[in-house]
Amino acid sequence: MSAGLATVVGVKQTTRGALIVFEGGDGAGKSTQVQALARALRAAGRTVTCTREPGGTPLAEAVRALVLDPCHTPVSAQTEALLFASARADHVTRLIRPALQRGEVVVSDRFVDSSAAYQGTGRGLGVDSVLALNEWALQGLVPDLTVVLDVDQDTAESRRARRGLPEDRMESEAGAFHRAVNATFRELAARSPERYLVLDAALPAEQITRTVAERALALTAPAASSSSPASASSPGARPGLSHAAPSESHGAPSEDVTR
Ligand SMILES: Nc1ncnc2c1ncn2[C@@H]1O[C@H](COP(=O)(O)OP(=O)(O)OP(=O)(O)O)[C@@H](O)[C@H]1O
Ligand SMILES: Cc1cn([C@H]2C[C@H](O)[C@@H](COP(=O)(O)O)O2)c(=O)[nH]c1=O
Repeated sequence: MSAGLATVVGVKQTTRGALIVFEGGDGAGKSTQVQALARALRAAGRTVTCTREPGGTPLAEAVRALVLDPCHTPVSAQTEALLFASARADHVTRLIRPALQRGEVVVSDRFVDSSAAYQGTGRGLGVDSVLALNEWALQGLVPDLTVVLDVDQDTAESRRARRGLPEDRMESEAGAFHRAVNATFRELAARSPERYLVLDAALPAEQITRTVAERALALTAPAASSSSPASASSPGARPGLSHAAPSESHGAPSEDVTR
């Protein structure tokens, strides 16, 4: 339903789509927080789609299996960057944009900043070159909020060890690689502080969830019930959603019309 139809008499509630991303080093606690945030948002009445990168669609999950498989070693940095970007293009087109258009909150475990950090810095391709490569995959989509779980190497390594899973091709890189990756997440946050939240990953999980949920709930608050054309059709005025695709604002409310 188009935003314009929100002027129909009897609009009871509107929901707003938003893209919320968790970034950080391997073992920082991202997957834990994705699930916890989804529970908090659902309890508050939001419709949530959880997803991850690389992955989220059948094709992107297939690319994930390929690119993380330790048997494919060595892989050139360029090949690796292109594989992550191709998975992302499918993820954005087939899963993220449609969910945002339905007014859902999409919570993703990693997104483009992971490419900037791992391929840009870790593999030495350059952060801005990798961001430029990904422009084609993203087609203007920018997360409304990126939460960086800033983790020190000792914490990350002990958490990964406790989890007891075999290491993938990226996880098995040296400590210096992971420290450089973490530094890049912080640098990207410093470039656009208004749409980032940097949190110490060593904090108790519940405390992290509460802080993120507060910000996410404000970001996705339903628009006030109204039959006024002005309030019903100006979602772009809300902070955060101005970062949506310029050609296709995913902030457009989806209305629950009372019949
Ligand atoms: N705030 C926290 N405090 C203590 N332990 C935590 C915290 N958050 C997560 N953990 C634990 O640390 C381990 C790694 O967490 P999780 O799988 O969520 O990290 P991740 O960032 O998604 O890792 P990866 O990138 O490798 O998939 C898990 O065993 C999890 O229970
Ligand atoms: C999206 C993305 C990911 N990576 C790396 C980062 C991790 O080591 C793995 C993904 O594993 P996780 O358990 O889901 O965290 O892939 C990358 O190098 N580049 C990317 O764009």
